[in-house]
Amino acid sequence: METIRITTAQALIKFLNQQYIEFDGKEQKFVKGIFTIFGHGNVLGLGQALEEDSGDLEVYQGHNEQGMAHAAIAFAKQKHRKQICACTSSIGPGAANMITAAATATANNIPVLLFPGDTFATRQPDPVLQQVEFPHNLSITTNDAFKAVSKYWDRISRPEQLMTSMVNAIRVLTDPVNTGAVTIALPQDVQGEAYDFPKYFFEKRIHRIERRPASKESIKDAVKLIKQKKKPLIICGGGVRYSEAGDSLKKFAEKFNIPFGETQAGKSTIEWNHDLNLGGIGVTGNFAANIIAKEADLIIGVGTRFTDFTTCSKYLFQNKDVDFLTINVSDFHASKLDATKVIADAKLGLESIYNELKKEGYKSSYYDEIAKAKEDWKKELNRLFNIEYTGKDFVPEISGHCDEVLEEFYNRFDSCLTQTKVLGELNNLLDEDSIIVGASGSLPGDLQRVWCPKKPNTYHVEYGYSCMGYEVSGALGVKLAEEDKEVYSMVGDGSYLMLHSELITSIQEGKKINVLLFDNAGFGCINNLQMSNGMGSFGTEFRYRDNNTGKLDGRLLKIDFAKSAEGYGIKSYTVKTIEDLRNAIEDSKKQKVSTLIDIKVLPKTMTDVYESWWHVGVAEVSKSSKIKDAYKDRLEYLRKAREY
Ligand SMILES: Cc1ncc(C[n+]2csc(CCOP(=O)(O)OP(=O)(O)O)c2C)c(N)n1
Ligand SMILES: O=C1C[C@@H](O)[C@H](O)[C@@H](O)C1=O
Ligand SMILES: [Mg+2]
Repeated sequence: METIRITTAQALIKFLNQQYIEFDGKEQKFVKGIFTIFGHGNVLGLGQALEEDSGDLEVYQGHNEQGMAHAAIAFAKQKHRKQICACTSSIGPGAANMITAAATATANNIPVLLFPGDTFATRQPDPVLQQVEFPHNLSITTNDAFKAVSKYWDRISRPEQLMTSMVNAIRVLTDPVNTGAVTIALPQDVQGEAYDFPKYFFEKRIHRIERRPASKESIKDAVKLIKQKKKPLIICGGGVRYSEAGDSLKKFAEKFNIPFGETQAGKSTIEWNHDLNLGGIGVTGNFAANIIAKEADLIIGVGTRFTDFTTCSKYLFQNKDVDFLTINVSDFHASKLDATKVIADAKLGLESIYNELKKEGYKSSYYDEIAKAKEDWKKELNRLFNIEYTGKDFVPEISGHCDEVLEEFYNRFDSCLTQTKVLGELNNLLDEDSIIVGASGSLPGDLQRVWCPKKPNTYHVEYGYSCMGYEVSGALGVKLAEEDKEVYSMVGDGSYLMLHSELITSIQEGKKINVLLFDNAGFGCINNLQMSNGMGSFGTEFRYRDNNTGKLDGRLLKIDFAKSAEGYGIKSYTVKTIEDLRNAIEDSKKQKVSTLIDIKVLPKTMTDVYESWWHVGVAEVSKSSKIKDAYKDRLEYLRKAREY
């Protein structure tokens, strides 16, 4: 047997370079690059291997481990899971910083490959710097904390373990049903240990992502069910995008006259103004999708996990005869809501049902309800895009909470822009093929409702984990995936403050991203949530501590985000009027470096809900009558929702 004597880390890099994906007959490298933040836990092992020979892997320098891993996730999501990036951190805090990102990947079914450094396998220097000691079990390290949020986890305690471990790591990363975070913990000493690896471990490997066909029986069941129904509604989930099944879904919808709503992950599969596209559905859905969903007698969920946001905590579907049909590669997700299930790749599943249903001459019984719902929603969009602050008498979209704050904000920030008007303008100002990136706060809700994608795959919102800090890091990952497009991070002030370290990476790499920062001086959506459930404004506005009250109820914090970004070398703008916004966007398009547009938007001027409910944990007992009322409301909605 021919062998090569190299270190564990060198073998790992050599192996990663030999992994390829084949999908629908097209072949490409699977691992584009690796994000690194070096410390003693990885620099002399993996760092040395990368310095000596990284092969075709691009080596990026991350600036926060969570941020760099979020960039890697966004890259894979934008590539529809056909190409990934790896990430390596030091041990202890560097590793722990990646745990949130691992969870983000796993919640969203997006592949990411993580290599946290680990304590010495020999235990000779224990406790090594940054080791947490557990006297009852010396084998536990920080990296065990990844187990709860990884789809595959391993620790390489001997060099030869690398071989079976990596074969299985790639198996999971390329499996559409089980993909997510793969964590391979690498003890510091083992990374540098040499072994005679067999040459066959480094042969080129092509991993075919196979489309799972549906069984004949399940197609029969699906056709039988659809034929009994008059008003079916499709929910287009992320699985449709990852399966690249947009055209099949369109054809299916058109042939049988079935409208469709979009989840956050499914949005922009098909252009927003398609006659049957009702737009965002669920808690953050719009009027058209939710009103049709309420009456639908069949919900056809394609590639969706049916999260609480999609189903309005299982309250949305109010037709007493409603049934569920699911098309999903995952039996787990397909089995939700007692559905009739077609366990299959989205494209094949849709096409198989299409072929059989066509023979039956099926058409839904919608008359003008779809067109009418869409027309009504367009009128509402037009209203939202034209909301102007009118002074003291102004009633914001989220009214009756702390209306007086709007005037205070105006006086302090000299801006009376409403968030919905800004989004309306941006819909027109950004080029059609630009990609927007979002994740948390009030923006995902607004975007799912009012963003109008004109081109496929231009809407990238991570809402499986809704992780603050993803927006800027994610924009970098998307840019690495689609270098010739303008990429816009849509981020709230709270999330931007939490994490934007990879903005520096974008400068360093010369990969231009644009940050559209919506500064409303607070955790706006949580303020809305607490106040619409009976609480006061508590701990969610960004205010100074007042010396008299001892509380955080002083003046609003005024942060010059543009100035701060300028210090990083970002081209930045402050926006207080629509004219400022137009000028800033126009100028930003001419820039080669990353840009930041600090948009001061009035609190409470984001969109409100439409025909939806979200089940949240309102207190059962309180001295406040408002909380008592909110609790009563909760029970009333709950009575109308499915139990599971
Ligand atoms: C890492 C993380 N921590 C906490 C939360 C809970 N959370 C969701 S939105 C939000 C506030 C977001 O504020 P901002 O980014 O300013 O957006 P706004 O709602 O004001 O538009 C918080 C704290 C989260 N989603 N992610
Ligand atoms: O708790 C949350 C509430 C949602 O409105 C928000 O979009 C999300 O980021 C979140 O974490
Ligand atoms: Mg905010």
